Amino acid sequence: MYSFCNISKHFKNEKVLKDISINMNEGEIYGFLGCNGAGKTTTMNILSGLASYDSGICLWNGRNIELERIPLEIPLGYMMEEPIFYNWMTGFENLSLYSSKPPEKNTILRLLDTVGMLKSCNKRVSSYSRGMKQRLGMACALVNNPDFLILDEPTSALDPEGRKDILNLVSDLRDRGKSIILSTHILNDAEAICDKVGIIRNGKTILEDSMENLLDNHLSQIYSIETDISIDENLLYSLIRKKVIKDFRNEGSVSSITLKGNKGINDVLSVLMDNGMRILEVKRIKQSLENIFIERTGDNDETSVA
Ligand SMILES: Nc1ncnc2c1ncn2[C@@H]1O[C@H](COP(=O)(O)OP(=O)(O)OP(=O)(O)O)[C@@H](O)[C@H]1O
Repeated sequence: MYSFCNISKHFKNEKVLKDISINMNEGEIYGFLGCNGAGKTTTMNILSGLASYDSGICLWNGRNIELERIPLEIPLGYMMEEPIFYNWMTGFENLSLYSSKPPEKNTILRLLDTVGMLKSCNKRVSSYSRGMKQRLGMACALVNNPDFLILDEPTSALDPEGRKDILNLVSDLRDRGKSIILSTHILNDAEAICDKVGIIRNGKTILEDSMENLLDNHLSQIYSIETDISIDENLLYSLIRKKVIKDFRNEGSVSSITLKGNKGINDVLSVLMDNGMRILEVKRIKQSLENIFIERTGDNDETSVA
């Protein structure tokens, strides 16, 4: 288990990280999510040794490591959202510079091929698009074969095909035992590949759980209920007033009911039956990470850590 706990940091008079905690298992992809300005890049800069911090603890396989020593003690690769290169040099030359050992030509070429940059690797970086620089940035993060990868929005500048390639690559890396923290605003991508998710808001971790638990337990559940006669809307409004349900949508004999939390469906069904309706079918609608994110980071959010 790798833990980074109680990370805090201020810029001038503003405390931008108040209490960030990340607990991840070896060999998993951890989705580090938050709105613009929540503190993701600042946290990633601290973990990769690029930024100072006020307080924080790192426990790495039972060892206590000072945060500023993480890059010295743990082989890590960091991909910044907008990687910086020597523009007058080629992609091949830039990547070779990142290698901590004397670079082997074939290894560098293979890596450039893996990130889809083989064809352009002898062109100067000044001619690269943002997406090409992002691909090269991914190669730089991987060039020293690190165990731990920190990827800050690795697909933000990529076209759909490029995004798919990089997500497949990240999944492969996890399957080869790498531990990966990844930030992204593309929540469908996070839902597709992350094993665990941490959501931060205003510099604090507000939710952390496995993807499976998140999708099952952390949201107002929605049920589709089919009845023999359509449900009287007044009855549903009375359930909203009694705080049994949060919302509903009626479409003939099928109603979509949003509960207040993840419990209470039996109460709803009892009320319907007590009012003379026959229940024909009850289906739970699968929720998405995007819905959880919006519900948890919205203005009315109760900011409690799970
Ligand atoms: N060098 C800096 N000086 C002062 N404030 C900064 C600096 N860098 C970041 N901040 C502030 O710290 C807060 C967190 O910024 P950060 O870039 O970490 O957020 P983020 O979650 O990565 O946002 P985004 O999703 O937009 O990339 C913001 O309020 C930002 O304005």
